[in-house]
Amino acid sequence: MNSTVVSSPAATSSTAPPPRLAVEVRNASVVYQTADSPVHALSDIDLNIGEGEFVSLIGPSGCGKTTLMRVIADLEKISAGEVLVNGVTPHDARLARAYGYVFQAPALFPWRNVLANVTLPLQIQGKGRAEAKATALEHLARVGLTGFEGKYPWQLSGGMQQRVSIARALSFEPKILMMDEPFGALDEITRDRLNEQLQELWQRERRTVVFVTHSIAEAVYLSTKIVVMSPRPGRIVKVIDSPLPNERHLGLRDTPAFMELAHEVREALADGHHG
Ligand SMILES: Nc1ncnc2c1ncn2[C@@H]1O[C@H](COP(=O)(O)OP(=O)(O)OP(=O)(O)O)[C@@H](O)[C@H]1O
Repeated sequence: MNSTVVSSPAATSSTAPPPRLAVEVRNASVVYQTADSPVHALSDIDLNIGEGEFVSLIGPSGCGKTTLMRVIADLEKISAGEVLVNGVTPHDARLARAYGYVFQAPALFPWRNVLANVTLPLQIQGKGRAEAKATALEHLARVGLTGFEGKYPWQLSGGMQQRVSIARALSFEPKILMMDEPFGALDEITRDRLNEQLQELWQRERRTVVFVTHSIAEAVYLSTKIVVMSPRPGRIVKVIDSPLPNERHLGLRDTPAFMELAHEVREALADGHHG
């Protein structure tokens, strides 16, 4: 398929100007030192993520998806290679508050209500009470949670809690949203709905998103670029630039184009296993 580009820094169309790079990973490797023996988690990773792209990392359990995300977010150090985020080191990008995080478990404070969960990081950042509240309310509205400000996390469904996490992550307008299997623990219908809402949010804001998932359907539905990884030591098997239109709805999943792309991802995953 002509839309498929094997991992290469020049993975952009020749006609459109390449987008500015949000993330550049060059020959990056991560080796964890453990008591028994070193664990080679990532090997020779090369990856470019353009500003405004929605990039999914997909691969078998333990292949290093989370490690790659943590490397980009300055939560893990590389053992070799180079990583730049918005042209600076991940450390400097973190100091510039480039990242927002959403993890698999919502990680909300159970003793704070929804509003107080979202205002907390804003207040830590030094925003006044009124400004933090206004910002939080605005972001809760963006994820469809107006009216739930006074509820406590335990009064919300898992999907709603995850939407609070997304509102909190977006509340300080990070350049890059890092999402590590955010919907992995949810039932399929809730997951579908959140996929649709996340897609709409991305359409409106075109923020750079790095998204870890085990679901081929989720990766294909959401992404502009799908990064397929091999079992440990994690390598990039294939980078697929999505040929699907940017405007997406769940019905897209029944189209031949969607199924073809899902098939391509599945094949790449299988190649990674056997390669
Ligand atoms: N702090 C650590 N010390 C030692 N080994 C680690 C550490 N963190 C991760 N690993 C190992 O590195 C490898 C990659 O882990 P990572 O969590 O990045 O994989 P993953 O693809 O995100 O897995 P999953 O899909 O199961 O969440 C795994 O074998 C894991 O056991």
